[in-house]
Amino acid sequence: MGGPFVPDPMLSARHLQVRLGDRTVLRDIDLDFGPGWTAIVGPNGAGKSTLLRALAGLQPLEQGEVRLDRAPLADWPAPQRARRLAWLAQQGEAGGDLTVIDVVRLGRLPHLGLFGLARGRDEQAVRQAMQATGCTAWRHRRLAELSGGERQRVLLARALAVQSPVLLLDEPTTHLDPPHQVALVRQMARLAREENRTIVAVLHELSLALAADRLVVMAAGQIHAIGQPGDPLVQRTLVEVFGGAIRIEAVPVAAGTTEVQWVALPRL
Ligand SMILES: Nc1ncnc2c1ncn2[C@@H]1O[C@H](COP(=O)(O)OP(=O)(O)OP(=O)(O)O)[C@@H](O)[C@H]1O
Repeated sequence: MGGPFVPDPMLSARHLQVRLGDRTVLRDIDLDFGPGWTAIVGPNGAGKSTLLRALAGLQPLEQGEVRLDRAPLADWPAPQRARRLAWLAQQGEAGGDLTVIDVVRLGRLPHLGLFGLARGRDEQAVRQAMQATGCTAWRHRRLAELSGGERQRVLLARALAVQSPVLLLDEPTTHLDPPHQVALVRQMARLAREENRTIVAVLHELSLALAADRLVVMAAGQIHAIGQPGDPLVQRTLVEVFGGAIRIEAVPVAAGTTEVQWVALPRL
C-alpha cells in the first residue's frame, strides 16, 4: 500500500481538481484505496476535507473522476451507493429531537426494503455499532442533550451501522477522550484487517494517524507523500509540511517488548 495506486481498488480518484471561489484547493490528485485503513494528514487548509468530500461524491469537481468499484460515482443509483460508501462529516449535526438509537438506525436506511421495514439484521447492525462506540447506555437520550464527544460517538455509530465496504471519516476523533480515541483506532484496524473494509480517515491527531496502514500527506492541495507510517521519506515529509513543528519518535508499545509505535511530538 505504498504509492498512489493499489491493485484492485475499491475507490479511485484520477486527476481530481477542485476550485472553491477563485482558489484551486485540490490539484491533480491521483489516489487508489483498497482494503486497509488510510489516514490523510496535513496542515490546516491543505485540502483534506475537500478531498474526502470529493471521494464521497459531495464536492463538484473542476476536473477528474472518482470511481467506486470501478464505476463512476455518478453512475451509481443512490441506495446502492449509500450501501457501499458511508461518510462521517466533520462537525456532524448537533441538534434534532431524535434519540440516539433513532440516529443510529438512520445508518440502516439504505438497506431497508420498499416498505422501510427494519429486519433482524438491521437491528443487529444498530446494536453492534452502538456497542462498538460505547453508546448503548444512552440509546434513549436525545442527540441534542449529549456532550460533543458523546454526540461524535453516536454519529460514528450511525456510519458504522451502514456496514459499508468503504468508510470515509472526516476527523472522527474530534471531541473524543483518549480511551475512545484508542477504541476507534482499534476498531478501524479491526474492520480493515478482519472484514477487508476500505477506511479513509482525515486525522489531526498525528500519533493516531501513525497507527494507520498507510499515510497520505497533503499540503496546499497536493499530495506530498504516500506510504507506510514507518517509511523514513513519509516521516520526513510529514515533519516538513508541518514546518518542523513536530518530531516523530518510535516508542515501545509496552515495557519489555521490542514492538514499537510511532508518536508525533510537538517540538517545543
Ligand atoms: N467556499 C470556499 N471558498 C474559497 N475557499 C474555500 C472555501 N471553502 C474552503 N476553502 C479553502 O479550501 C482550502 C481547503 O480546505 P479544507 O477544508 O479542505 O482543508 P483541510 O485540510 O480539511 O483543513 P483543516 O485541517 O483546517 O480542517 C482551504 O484553504 C480553505 O480556506
